[in-house]
Amino acid sequence: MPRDVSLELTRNIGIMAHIDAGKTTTTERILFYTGKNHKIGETHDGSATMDWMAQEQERGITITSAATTCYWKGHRINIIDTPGHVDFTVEVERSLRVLDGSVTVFCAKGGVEPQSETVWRQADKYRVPRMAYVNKMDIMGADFYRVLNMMHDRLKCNAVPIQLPIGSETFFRGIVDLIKMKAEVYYDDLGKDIREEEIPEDMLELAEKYHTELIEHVAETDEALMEKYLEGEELTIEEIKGAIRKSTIANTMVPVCCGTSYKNKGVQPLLDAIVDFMPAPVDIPNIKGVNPDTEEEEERPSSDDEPFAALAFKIATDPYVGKLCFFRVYSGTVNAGTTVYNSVKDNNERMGRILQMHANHRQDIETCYSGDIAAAVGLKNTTTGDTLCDPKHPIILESMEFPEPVIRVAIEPKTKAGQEKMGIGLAKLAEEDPTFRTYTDQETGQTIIAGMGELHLEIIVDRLLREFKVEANVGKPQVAYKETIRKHVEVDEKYARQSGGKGQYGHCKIKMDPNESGKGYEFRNEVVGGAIPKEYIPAIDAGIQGAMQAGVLAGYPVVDVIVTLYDGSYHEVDSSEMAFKIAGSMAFKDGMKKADPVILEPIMKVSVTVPEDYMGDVIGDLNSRRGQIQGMIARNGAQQIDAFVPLSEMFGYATDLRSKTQGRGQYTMEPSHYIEVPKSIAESIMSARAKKD
Ligand SMILES: Nc1nc2c(ncn2[C@@H]2O[C@H](COP(=O)(O)OP(=O)(O)OP(=O)(O)O)[C@@H](O)[C@H]2O)c(=O)[nH]1
Repeated sequence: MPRDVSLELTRNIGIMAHIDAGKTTTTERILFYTGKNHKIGETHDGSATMDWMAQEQERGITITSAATTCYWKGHRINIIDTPGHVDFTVEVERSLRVLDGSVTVFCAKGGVEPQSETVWRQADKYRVPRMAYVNKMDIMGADFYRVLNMMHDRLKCNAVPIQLPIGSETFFRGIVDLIKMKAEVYYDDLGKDIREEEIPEDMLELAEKYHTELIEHVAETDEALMEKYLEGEELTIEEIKGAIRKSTIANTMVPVCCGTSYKNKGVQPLLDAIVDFMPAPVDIPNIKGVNPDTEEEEERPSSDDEPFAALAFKIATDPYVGKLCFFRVYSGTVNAGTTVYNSVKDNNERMGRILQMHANHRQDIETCYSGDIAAAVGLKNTTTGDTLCDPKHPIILESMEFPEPVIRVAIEPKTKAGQEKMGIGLAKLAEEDPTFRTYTDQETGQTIIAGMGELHLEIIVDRLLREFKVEANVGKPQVAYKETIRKHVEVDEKYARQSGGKGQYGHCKIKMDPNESGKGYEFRNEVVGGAIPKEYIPAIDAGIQGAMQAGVLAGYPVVDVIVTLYDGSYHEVDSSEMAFKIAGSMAFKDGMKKADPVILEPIMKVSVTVPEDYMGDVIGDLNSRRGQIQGMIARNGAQQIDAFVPLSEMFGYATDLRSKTQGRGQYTMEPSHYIEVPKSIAESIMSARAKKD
């Protein structure tokens, strides 16, 4: 089957925003107007097609991102709908990694919310070209120009309107197209009767002003256009569009559109802007990677003629087909039924079927082409972040980074029979979600689940019940502390046992050094001359990793350590993998005790919005929670206070804030980083753990 749309006409976009800004509603409308859906789904009555999981429909929020494909004016648009709640930040992160451009949705009243700033910065990190859509132009207090100013002030981006709203709130009835300098007015409720008209008299001056601004910006991008402009010649629509496209892709401009998805106005012009200004896979820089055989850097151009390389960016458990692996093809093509090489796991896997996803519906396809997004059935060992490629041309593509979980709870099945099912369920859920972990607390023997926030874990427990039929009791949420070391040490560890017959012998010498914060564990092997035979080295590494599950201070997982194995010895008869594993584990534990170990705690970025009158109280309270105020800004007649506060001090904050502000304060929080806990607190953490034993 040949490709139906060329690479140049393909768009991979994400829709991201603050919670409740209207991403899901906007995506629904896009599916409606592009002809995929015959009925408009609403998120609030649970019939939205993108929010297909039961919990999503009940809660009216998006939890997992769903990929879908639609067509507009000869273009193929792959869309990923992403959730706005910070607990699901991983969904935003992984879609940013595989998408080429994003539409950021803002609420016309709330504008740039703290969460919009977060997703904006995430998109900055991946240098994703963006456009903006100011939604909810129909609601009370909608103000397009204020949102524009907020984008300049808060996001420091070059937001340039390509449309202006005609009217606002209940009088919103269409847009002025600042490129064509025409009005597009809606005459029915379904948004199908759109008429092109002259710009209303009372908006002419404003439209001229913004048109000139747009043209000046466009002229600056290109010398030939600048000359034409300075000589007073009119630029053609094609020239203007071409220049906007160039600037958007270069990340020097953010075109801004507006509308109300709910009232079906402004969605078709938004689709036009997506195909006009968002990049095609060939417009973005080639993806980089490393050849695992030569360890040399390689680039893969976006083309069907190159060897196949794709990034697995999401694993989902599907009730009908089992494990689904979403992947983005960067180069080459892949056919259903072929064997691909997972270069990260170093094994071959067969792509049984390839599915094109439309929310929860799916269609089997034979071939997936370069630049496309699809889901594979049959990949058993692939996890998020792995590269799938042509076995003859192996490459490991740049992957993505996932934050460490900050919150943990103990979980226990209600019945004994549930124990095994719970283990299977949790393992499957962990496979889907790299920010969710499950493990046994070595100190207490309890099963622990850890994630990015209380809501995140609540959803996990809920899914355990619905999808795996396991009823579970959970304990009180607790902070997921970590442990690390602060100084360099060297350890010489010998494990030797002789008890009749064959003995046990493993001997290793390691150096331990603190790693950069957030870099995790690194193992380096510098053994030369066969002091330790090659086959025992992975066993030492495994022993160390086992020991890292529980630190020496309070049994919390150890992070950010570099271990260098530099020497050791072995015994012809008595050495075994087991003996070296034990030696590695003992070496690490001994070393950690001497390496100035410390406990780390997660720090949250907290934004509280309160009316002026309560500011003093709220700041005082944040200070008493060991908070560090980072700044204050006025927003919509209230004050937004930004602070860093340890997570351990934030439990129960919702209730406290409500009573301190008589229900008028609001806050959001998200994990920011880990730092060392103060001495006194470290002591109480250690004694609390000691009591449990
Ligand atoms: N009046 C009005 N309401 C809207 C508009 N767009 C969305 N809404 C409503 O706002 C609420 C949130 O919309 P969603 O589309 O679920 O928002 P979201 O950004 O996807 O939210 P999450 O998935 O939870 O992150 C719903 O009740 C929508 O019906 C709009 O243009 N006008």
